[in-house]
Order: sequence, then structure tokens, then C-alpha cells
Amino acid sequence: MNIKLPQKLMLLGSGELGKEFAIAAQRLGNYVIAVDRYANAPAMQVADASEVISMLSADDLEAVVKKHQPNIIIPEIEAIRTEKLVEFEQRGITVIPTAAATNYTMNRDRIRELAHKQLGIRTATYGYATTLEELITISEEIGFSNVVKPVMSSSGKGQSVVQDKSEVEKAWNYAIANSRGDSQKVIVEEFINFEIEITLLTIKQWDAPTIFCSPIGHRQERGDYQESWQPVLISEDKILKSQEIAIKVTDALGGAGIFGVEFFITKDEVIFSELSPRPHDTGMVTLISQNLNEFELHLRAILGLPIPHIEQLGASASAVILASEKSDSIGFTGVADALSEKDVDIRLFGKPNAHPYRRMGVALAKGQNIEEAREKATKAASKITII
Ligand SMILES: Nc1ncnc2c1ncn2[C@@H]1O[C@H](COP(=O)(O)OP(=O)(O)OP(=O)(O)O)[C@@H](O)[C@H]1O
Ligand SMILES: NCC(=O)N[C@@H]1O[C@H](COP(=O)([O-])[O-])[C@@H](O)[C@H]1O
Ligand SMILES: [Mg+2]
Repeated sequence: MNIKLPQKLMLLGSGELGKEFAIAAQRLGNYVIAVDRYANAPAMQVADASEVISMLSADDLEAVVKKHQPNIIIPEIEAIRTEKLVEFEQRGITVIPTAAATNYTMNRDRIRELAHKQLGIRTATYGYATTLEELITISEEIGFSNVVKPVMSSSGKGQSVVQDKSEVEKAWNYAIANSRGDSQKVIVEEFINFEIEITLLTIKQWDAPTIFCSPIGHRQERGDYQESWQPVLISEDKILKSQEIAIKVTDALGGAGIFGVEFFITKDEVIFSELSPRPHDTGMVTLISQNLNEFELHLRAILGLPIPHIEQLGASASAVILASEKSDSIGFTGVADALSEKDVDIRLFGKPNAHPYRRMGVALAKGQNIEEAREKATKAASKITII
């Protein structure tokens, strides 16, 4: 592939991940159109043009594509009318990684069937339910503890850990209330008592072999990421096993770009969880931990540019800066204090409003070892107050 620059790139979703991607794209002189459901979204602040639409509306998508005529469409969130992406692809616009992949990965059941049934990959034992009665039956089959999630949701929305039968109804109501669109289907998974969970950033290229970043460890609360770090202390065998699974799944999905492939690592096993066909939130640690961050890698893979070498720069960590209340006018204090330590950096996303647990920024740190890097990132994040 010998691509001509600049390209016209349309981002569907313009949050913190899109913002860093847009910056990477701009650095190579590309033209970026940032699209999201609200005005002044992070990526819009650094894009050449922006549009506010409902990305679940085929008509809205048609209108912005017709107006801006992008060469490449880059989904940044899951909640998109993916059937419309198929149509764009048929008309010759490149969709990253492919229109079909975005559809598979936005439905937990579709990607799970592909990985487990079609490809024979080890996952948590699971089942589905479309009514409370079905959920009770399947929960008892799988056993407790288990995890209930809407098939259509992300960032832990609608997800709960169920300890026993008395908690099933609450989990059902919570999942249905927080399900995207009008889907009434949930997945129940056996609770995996993992030693560590990792994201394997996997870079699928048009004309070159798939390559990997060093695995990223992370800690989640309420199904949402709190801190991540790189590298992780797991055996070479387990790394190779996770790479083998990542190749299988991403080859089945096709196309090009970065994928965040999530695994649970137990004492003896590598268990596939799910994947994002785009940069991963836990991968924000690469903003400090690698010579090329996950956004630059995504861009190079999309444009068919070479990636001669990915260098891991040593023990690094990220910690999220979360809002604690609802607000329409955002300010930060404590930034100077947070930046006073060596090898600490922060990103404040510029989201125009806040609500409890909304991710507003991230602290990044390097240390002598992982413990120190995590401590520094967490400490820096805790110094920042949203006012
Ligand atoms: N079967 C399970 N056993 C143990 N923990 C689980 C299980 N499923 C999910 N979790 C925990 O919840 C987190 C979020 O789950 P999952 O990745 O499926 O949700 P998500 O909504 O897609 O999140 P995101 O969009 O941020 O990746 C996991 O990273 C893990 O910490
Ligand atoms: N796990 C997926 C993820 O982290 N996605 C990132 O969060 C944004 C939405 O944030 P918001 O909900 O605060 O608008 C998305 O646009 C993307 O950048
Ligand atoms: Mg996940």
C-alpha cells in the first residue's frame, strides 16, 4: 500500500480516545472530521471540522458522509448504526477495521459466538436470557457468583456481579435499564477469579504481519477501568497464548487498525473476554510507556504506514480522574501539584460537562518499578479536583 497524504478521516465518536487519535492524525497533516452526539466533544477541539448528530441514525450518518466525503471512517465508540457502515463500505469508503467487525464487537453475543463457537476459544462459561425467568434458570445452571451484562453496553454499564439467587432480579432490572437501544437480552458469565486481567494491544496491518504491544495490566471498578500499567509480570507462555488467540479473533474480523484484546489470566489459564476494534481506554498508558502510543499505531495501521519497532520504555502506569458530581461548568485545581513530581504527566480531556464517575482526565507516570509507577499515577490523579 502506497497511500497519499493527507487523507480525509471521519471519527465517529469524539471522546478522549478520539482526541489523541486526531492529534496523531493532524501531526501527519491529515484532515479530521470529528463527529459525536454532543457539541465541543474532546476530539472536536482539535479537529478540522465537527458535526453533532445521532450516530444511531442512518439518515444523520448519511448526511455527514455526503457533506464531508471522507476517504476513511474510523468508529471511536460502539453505539453506531453499524448497518449503515456496511453500506458506506460497499460504496468504497474504508471503514476501520471493517464494517462487519464493528457490528460483531458492539454485540457481546455475536463476538462471543464467533470466539467460542466458531473459533473454539476458551471463554468464561456463559448463557443468555431475554426474560427474568430465563435469567433465573440460566444463572442456576452457571452457578454463583456470576456476572450479568446487557449484550449491548460498554464501560460496565448495566453490569453486576450476582452472588446468589436473591440478587438475580435486581441484576436483571439494572441490565435492562442500562442496555443500549431497545435490546432486552443479557449475557450471564461465570465469575472468573483471575490473578490479573490484561489488554493485549494487537495491531493488524494491511500488508504486513500482525504485531503486538507488551501486555497492559488493569484494575476495574463497577466494570470501568481505574488504573492500568505496562509491562505485566506474566509468563512468556501466557503472553504467547494470548497472542495466538488475538491473532485468531482479529484475523476472523479482518481489516486493519489496533484492537484492544481483553483476557483474564488465572493461575493456569488465559481466558478470552472481549475486544475493542479500536484503541482501548486502558491503553492510554501508552501515552507515556511506548515510543509510539496506541493512537499513533492505530493511525499507521490504518494508513498502511510502516511500524518498524515498538519500544516499551519501562515501568509505567495510568490512573483515571473521575468526576464526582453533575456539573456544566468544569474547572480543575491541583494540576500544578500533580505535575510537581518527576516523570508524571496528565491529560485533561476538556469534556464540557460532568456527572458522577465520568472520566474527565488521566494521570500518567513512570517509575523504577510497576508499584512505584502505579503509586505515582494514582497519587497525581488524586491531587486533581474538579470544581
Ligand atoms: N466473567 C467475569 N468474571 C470476572 N470479572 C468480570 C467478568 N466479566 C467482566 N468482569 C469485570 O468487569 C470488567 C468489565 O467487563 P467487560 O469488559 O465485559 O465490560 P465492558 O462494559 O465491555 O467494558 P469496556 O467497554 O470498558 O471494555 C472486566 O474488565 C472485569 O474486570
Ligand atoms: N471503554 C470505552 C471508552 O473508554 N471510550 C471512550 O470514552 C468516550 C466516551 O466517554 P463519555 O461516556 O464520558 O462521553 C468515548 O468517546 C471514547 O473516547
Ligand atoms: Mg471490557
